[in-house]
Amino acid sequence: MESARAYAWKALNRIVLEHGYASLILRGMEGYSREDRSLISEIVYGTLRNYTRLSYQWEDLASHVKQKTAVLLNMSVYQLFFLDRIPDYAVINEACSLVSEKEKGFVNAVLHKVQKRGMIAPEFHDELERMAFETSHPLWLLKLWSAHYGMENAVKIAEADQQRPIVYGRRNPLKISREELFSDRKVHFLEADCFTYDGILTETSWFDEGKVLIQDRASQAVGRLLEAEPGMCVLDACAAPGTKTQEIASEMKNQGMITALDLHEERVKLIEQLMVKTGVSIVSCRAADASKPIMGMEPESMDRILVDAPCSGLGDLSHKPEIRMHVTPESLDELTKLQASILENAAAYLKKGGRMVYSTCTLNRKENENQVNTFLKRHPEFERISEKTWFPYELESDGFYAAVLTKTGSAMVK
Ligand SMILES: C[S@@+](CC[C@H](N)C(=O)[O-])C[C@H]1O[C@@H](n2cnc3c(N)ncnc32)[C@H](O)[C@@H]1O
Repeated sequence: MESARAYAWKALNRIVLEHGYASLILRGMEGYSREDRSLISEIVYGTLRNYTRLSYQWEDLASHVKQKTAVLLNMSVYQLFFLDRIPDYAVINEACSLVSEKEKGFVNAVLHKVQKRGMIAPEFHDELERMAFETSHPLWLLKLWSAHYGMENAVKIAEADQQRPIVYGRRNPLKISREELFSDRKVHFLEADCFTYDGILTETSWFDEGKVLIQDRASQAVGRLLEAEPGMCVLDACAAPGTKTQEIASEMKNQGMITALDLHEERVKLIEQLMVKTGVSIVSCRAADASKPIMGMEPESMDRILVDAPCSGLGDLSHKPEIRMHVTPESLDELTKLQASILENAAAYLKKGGRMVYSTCTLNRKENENQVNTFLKRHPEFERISEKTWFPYELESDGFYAAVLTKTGSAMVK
């Protein structure tokens, strides 16, 4: 088996150069010891969270560097400056051992120079520029957040993105009682069924048996906004992998009916598996495009609708630091049309007096407030009950947006 650092380098190459997803690629490290897995994760996520700042440390010392070698230099600089547990000589030796004979001298010389001169930074003209550099966010993104949410919030969001995310658990009330779970001293109750755990939750029998789920704290709060009750008919329009579907089914005490859709067949399987594992029997899942009429569903037949829309994911940059490397101002707008069509289509199935939640895990007004405002202009029969943005620093969780809407009248024929 290759060394942990060799594995980390390969993983980073796939993420940085082939636009892979870190969480998916790191699933392949199962054969490694717990210590090695932790080192690989630390190196991969730490390097991604600091990528542009790391490149700045050596770019003036070298030109025409091969792409994979650049990735290796960045991951080595991360270990030199951010990880105390590995001696500098070991980091440099290991980096040299990973490259071809021809490149060894070059990598060795660059890393020694970087180590000797210590961390460097360019001159900054303002606070946002400094923050963009120190947190390796694109400057345009910090400017966008500053324009949307104010300068102070923009800075706090970027700082929060640099933190290692906290793992939140959610009790599955269908399988374990509050008393049984929360009496365990390793479990720290937060609110509703949300908790943190001293240890690795995915290695517990509770997790294996579907008694607890991993779900971000703000995501849990979004699920609760639907206020689903036993016996109701619910549409979950963009449901995979089904974490919120499960939360809704739990609120409904597994009584009633949930239709869970997702565009991708293989992702619908994830919903099915989660429902079986967690003891939910009221969900009917299928692969369908939620922006198009839903076969077999009567208009105005749903008590509750959740549109947890596909989005640019800017609230999730701590879990998915690679997004900030690949996102562009143009790509931000790619999903707004689809979000609008899903909302438009789903709305037709809500009963009068019913409740619909539109949510995203992004921090971008175009996909959030503006999307809902435009919808409400087109649909005077809907009213906004509430609207909230969770910034990542507030609950130490992902950033989310949710608007709660209700249908007060019948749709007008245009
Ligand atoms: C934010 S995720 C949903 C997360 C899910 N609600 C949960 O909490 O587990 C958005 C989902 O929308 C799906 N999706 C994308 N386009 C869609 C479409 N046109 N119709 C239905 N689902 C779609 C994606 O495959 C993705 O699984």
